[in-house]
Amino acid sequence: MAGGRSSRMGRDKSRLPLPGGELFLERAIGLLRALPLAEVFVSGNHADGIPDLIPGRGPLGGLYSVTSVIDTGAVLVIPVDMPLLNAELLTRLLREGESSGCACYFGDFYFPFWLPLSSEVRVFLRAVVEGRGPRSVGALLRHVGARQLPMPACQQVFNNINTPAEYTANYPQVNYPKAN
Ligand SMILES: Nc1nc2c(ncn2[C@@H]2O[C@H](COP(=O)(O)OP(=O)(O)OP(=O)(O)O)[C@@H](O)[C@H]2O)c(=O)[nH]1
Repeated sequence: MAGGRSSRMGRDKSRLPLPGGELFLERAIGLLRALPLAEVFVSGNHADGIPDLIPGRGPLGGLYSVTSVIDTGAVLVIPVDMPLLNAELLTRLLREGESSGCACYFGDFYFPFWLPLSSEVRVFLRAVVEGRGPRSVGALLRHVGARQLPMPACQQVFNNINTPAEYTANYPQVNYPKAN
């Protein structure tokens, strides 16, 4: 997931550099490519990305758009702004997901998640883009009975980067880039 407004950051989060120069988006793509997945897709307005069919509907709007153009039975969804996500955690999600899917659960945040694309999921996503239903990832996962893996509050991995202050606190050695 690399769309949205990045309004708190004030610039496209996915193009922020990590120490060493790799961008958040490149890190996320590399992580997924190292897993036994059929294909990797980027949701959002990027080169080779899949733009939202109806912008402004949040991550589930992005997921609707991706699943409208790809033919797959299930998706593993990660946010671009959690650069410390690792293959071990994602492999655990894939392993522990049952027929209804599985999500890391941290506070009121449900990311990353693995989800079979049942007709129930597709109906829910359609309602999101048509403005008829709740947009939150948690609401979808509860609706389909996805397994929730509570993550300990101290787990740094879930420290997502939403603001310039969070970026500079996590990466003091990198100058905060001024423009996209
Ligand atoms: N495709 C798509 N992805 C989104 C959208 N909104 C958020 N995301 C992604 O979902 C994840 C969580 O995003 P948030 O931090 O909640 O929202 P944001 O729009 O990125 O940032 P804020 O405007 O500061 O809330 C990130 O990976 C975003 O790139 C959207 O409308 N479309």
